[in-house]
Amino acid sequence: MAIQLEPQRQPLVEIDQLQMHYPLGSIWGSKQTLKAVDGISLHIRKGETLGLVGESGCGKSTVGQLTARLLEPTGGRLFYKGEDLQKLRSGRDNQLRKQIQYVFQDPYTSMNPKHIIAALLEEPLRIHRIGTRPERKAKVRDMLKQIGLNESYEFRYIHELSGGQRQRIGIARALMLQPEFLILDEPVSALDVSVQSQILNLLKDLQQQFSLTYLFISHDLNVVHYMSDRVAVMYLGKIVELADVNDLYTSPLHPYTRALVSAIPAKHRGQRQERIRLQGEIPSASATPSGCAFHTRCPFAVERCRRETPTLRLIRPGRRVSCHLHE
Ligand SMILES: Nc1ncnc2c1ncn2[C@@H]1O[C@H](COP(=O)(O)OP(=O)(O)OP(=O)(O)O)[C@@H](O)[C@H]1O
Repeated sequence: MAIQLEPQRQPLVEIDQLQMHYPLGSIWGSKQTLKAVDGISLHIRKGETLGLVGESGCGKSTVGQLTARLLEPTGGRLFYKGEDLQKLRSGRDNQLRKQIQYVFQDPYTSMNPKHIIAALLEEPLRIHRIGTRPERKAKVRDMLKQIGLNESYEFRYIHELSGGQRQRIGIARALMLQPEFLILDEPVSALDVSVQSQILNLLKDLQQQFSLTYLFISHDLNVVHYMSDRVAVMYLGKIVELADVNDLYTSPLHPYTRALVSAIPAKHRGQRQERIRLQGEIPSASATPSGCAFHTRCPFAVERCRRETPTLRLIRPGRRVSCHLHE
């Protein structure tokens, strides 16, 4: 069943009940499964930035990789401009793969350290047989300019660059095929705070210039606040809250979101929210608690939360929450 959309623009990306379950073998004859992503439905509108936030291990990167089709889901469907990505013919599939690009936390791990920057940036064009050699070279030079590096960087190696410069190259490489949609997976988490803001501003400028749509993945609520139009909060493989960025930060509804927001500096959150301290660690995705998976850490849990799994319900336009306290 497709997600019930609110009466708004046709989404660029539609994620419908997406699932990534990893089999873990058996213990005492019972099959164990790790539910990295457990039935997520989301849509992303053209030109917006959807922030995806949550603690380490909650499944954010897996959602990103599934959306970029770097991973094959174990369930659910993915639509791009209304087309079911699992049903494409190979020519169309190839076209759409160019439209969707992924930016990793550290591009160093995803690029060949033996190649100079010019070759790294030219590679996507070569693979897709785009342009003549001189045209590709001109495009590389132009792209370096767009991301704020001069021509001398063409002949350097990725290991010679600072963290911020490396991430500029990661972004440039993702943009070489003129995509419409970028999945940014913790793009500034490895950088110093001063460099973080330069990269975030670059991403905002590029979004304007090239009419890009972003799925912005981060565990850092400040960064997500700065970048996003809407924010989805993840906990143990599920979305627990989805809202416009200002609503989410000024009046978070889900107790998990409230705890996350209450831990950030006052200027980004409603002034009257008291600090909610979460007890314990996030449970393992291979042993998710019964009922609401957050009940083991929720200060407001009642008996029903231990038994019944809540669904992500639309409670008012633009606002969804998965919590029995908000039914
Ligand atoms: N190939 C795999 N096989 C088994 N389990 C996996 C695999 N990849 C990820 N996982 C597990 O899936 C869960 C979600 O991982 P994921 O990397 O998506 O989380 P995350 O929220 O992005 O966290 P982080 O920011 O730490 O990467 C984790 O429990 C992780 O250990």
